[in-house]
Amino acid sequence: MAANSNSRVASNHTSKKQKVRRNIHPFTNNTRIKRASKIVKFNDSGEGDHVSDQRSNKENVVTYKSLKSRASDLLKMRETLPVYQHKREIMSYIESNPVTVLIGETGSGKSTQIPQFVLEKLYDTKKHGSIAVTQPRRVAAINLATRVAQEHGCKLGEQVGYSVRFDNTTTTRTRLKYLTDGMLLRELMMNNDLREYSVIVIDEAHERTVLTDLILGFLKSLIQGPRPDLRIIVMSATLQAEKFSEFFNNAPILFVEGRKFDVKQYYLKAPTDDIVDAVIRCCIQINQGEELGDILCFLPGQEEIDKAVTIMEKIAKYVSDEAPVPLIVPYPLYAALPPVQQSLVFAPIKGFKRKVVFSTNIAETSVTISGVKFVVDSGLRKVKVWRHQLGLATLLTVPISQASAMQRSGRAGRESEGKSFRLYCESDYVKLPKQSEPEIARSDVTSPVLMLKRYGVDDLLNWTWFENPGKEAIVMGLQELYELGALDTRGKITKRGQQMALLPLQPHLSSVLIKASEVGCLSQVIDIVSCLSVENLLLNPSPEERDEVNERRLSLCNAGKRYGDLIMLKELFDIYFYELGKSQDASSERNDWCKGLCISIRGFKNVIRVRDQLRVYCKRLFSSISEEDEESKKIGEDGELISKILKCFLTGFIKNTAIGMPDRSYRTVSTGEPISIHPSSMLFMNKSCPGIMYTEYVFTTKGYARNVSRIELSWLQEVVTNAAAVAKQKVSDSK
Ligand SMILES: Nc1ncnc2c1ncn2[C@@H]1O[C@H](COP(=O)(O)OP(=O)(O)OP(=O)(O)O)[C@@H](O)[C@H]1O
Repeated sequence: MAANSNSRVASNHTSKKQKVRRNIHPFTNNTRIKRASKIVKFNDSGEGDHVSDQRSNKENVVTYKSLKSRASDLLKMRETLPVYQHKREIMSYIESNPVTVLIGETGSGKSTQIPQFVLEKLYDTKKHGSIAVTQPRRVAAINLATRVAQEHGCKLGEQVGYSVRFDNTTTTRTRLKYLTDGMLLRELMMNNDLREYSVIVIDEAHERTVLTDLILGFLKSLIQGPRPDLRIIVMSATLQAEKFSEFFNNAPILFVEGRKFDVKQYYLKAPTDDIVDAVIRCCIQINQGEELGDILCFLPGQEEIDKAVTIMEKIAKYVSDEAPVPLIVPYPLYAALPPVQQSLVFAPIKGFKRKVVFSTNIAETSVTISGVKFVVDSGLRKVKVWRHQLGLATLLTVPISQASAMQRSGRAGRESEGKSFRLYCESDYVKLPKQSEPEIARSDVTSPVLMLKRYGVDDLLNWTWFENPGKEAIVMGLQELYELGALDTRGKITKRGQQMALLPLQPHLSSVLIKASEVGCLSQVIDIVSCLSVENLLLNPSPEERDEVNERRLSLCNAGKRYGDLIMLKELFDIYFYELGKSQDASSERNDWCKGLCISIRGFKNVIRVRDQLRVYCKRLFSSISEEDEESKKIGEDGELISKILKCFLTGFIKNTAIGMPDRSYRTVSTGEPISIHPSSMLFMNKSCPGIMYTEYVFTTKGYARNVSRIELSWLQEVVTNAAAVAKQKVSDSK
């Protein structure tokens, strides 16, 4: 077979499949639990080099032996994967082509095996350089690195590691690194041509996230420019192969056919209205009628997941008392959960129990949850749609694509045959779009444009976009960045823009931090930005509790009552951070406090994590950081300080402002449209603000401002005049 033409890797699919089934079927649930409990033990001992450094040599030898023996056990399973059986052919393509597009079914072994083949080759040929494998989501990067380290027989952070935002296990010894595409882009920003890597694997390319698309564009410009030696592998589950191939000058496409285990599909006879209820019912039905095995349910968002977990917690015991069925143990899984909580879903469950994981689409690709035999698919997902003209994002629940449905089903049938219950009719499935629309087509491109500018790209319209977002979107992004002071009048990136590109935040929030570092309130602003970076920190109380909870929040936040939600967040943070948790019983004191105010307990833990990281970033970035700012600060009720903080936010959110009208309604400054304060805001009852600034806009029956702060109209003038003065200064500097 010619190594540079499109080809189909032949596979004697049926016989292999049968053989595989014979091998795997004897894994009863007991076996699974035993195998999986080994994994947990392994994880525990594998965390962090400092632990192993303190061990005696003897212990190290024992650990080394057990790692290797586990790896050799896993090798038997690896050898049965379709991808493994075509190892030689695949490698010959990869070696003889700068770019290879590899298409394979879910579970065929792409994400775990291909990078290991390449690693072996690097060892064999004694070549330098390492391998980066990008993933759209952090959960997948962590899950894969953990698994591959086991298969490779090493501890995480040795030869195999991962790097995701706020968590990096790699060391100088790491040769195979799983990382989110955001992290690879950061590396591109810091070290323009990725010299450290000799091979880059773009996994789950079909997901077409903005960041994956950007990476593809950067890689093309790298291989056409300073890195002709770089090898690229684009991996995808289905379709789109031609598009990837054409983009990389007709790179060869390899199809690896065959999956290890079948997944049987079931559809509803009639559609359902209440998706949470339908998912719960389906789980109960599986629990009553199917063999032991865990369930993975896909719901659109956090709200539905929390609801499902709460219901399941209430009914599980009752259901298992009624009949001799396994006890259901529910787990949530979504991006806003702290990593420790996310990792719980991967731990095996012991006894006569069934794990039910309720997840968003973060578990849709690349993730293997050991033990899952059943998938329940709501057929829905949440997407953020950006409206360029309005400069606003709206969160919508929409049907998934057929490709997503296939990915979701593919999460069952990874260790044995599985079943997938689709909670929609088959006639509706065939009407679903084949692929999800690329994210870049519906997103704000301010951040990508800033990255390109930081990378030194001048002609944005003609850059090597994998999917050009269009002139209108690019121009809007440029304008936005100019207004934030990231670009000068000639479109060149400014020093402020450089700093913004290096902060792990959206440009608007980065510009707020930079302003705060200039005017001396960085410490307080970091705390507020950290709270804003954690989704659903303040939970929505039930309608019966709403007044009481609001009353309690108001009674604690004197300044927030007057100035609004941003200041309230800081006041709550101060209580949580400085006042609670000093006693012996710190954690239960904090938990009770959070519960009473309807605040997410894990949310505040996340805030502290993000805050620590932001403080490190800021320290590195701002040479002018004052000593005052190095200490953390409470906010108090100092009106002058509060105005200063809010003005910093105005520099990033000047477009998200509205002016109070005589009839006490508000109209936005940018378009004059009416807007109302959302009932969740501290300022909902306060009818007398001259102006408001908000960090979020939601449209339900009408436009609502969320996270609202009171502003004086004179501040608007002040911020705009200052921005104009800075721009003028830059022009005269550059002449
Ligand atoms: N964490 C894990 N625990 C148990 N088995 C695993 C784990 N990760 C992978 N496997 C096994 O390895 C197989 C291949 O996984 P891999 O992620 O490489 O497949 P893939 O082709 O990339 O699929 P997908 O694109 O659907 O993620 C799985 O089907 C499963 O049998």
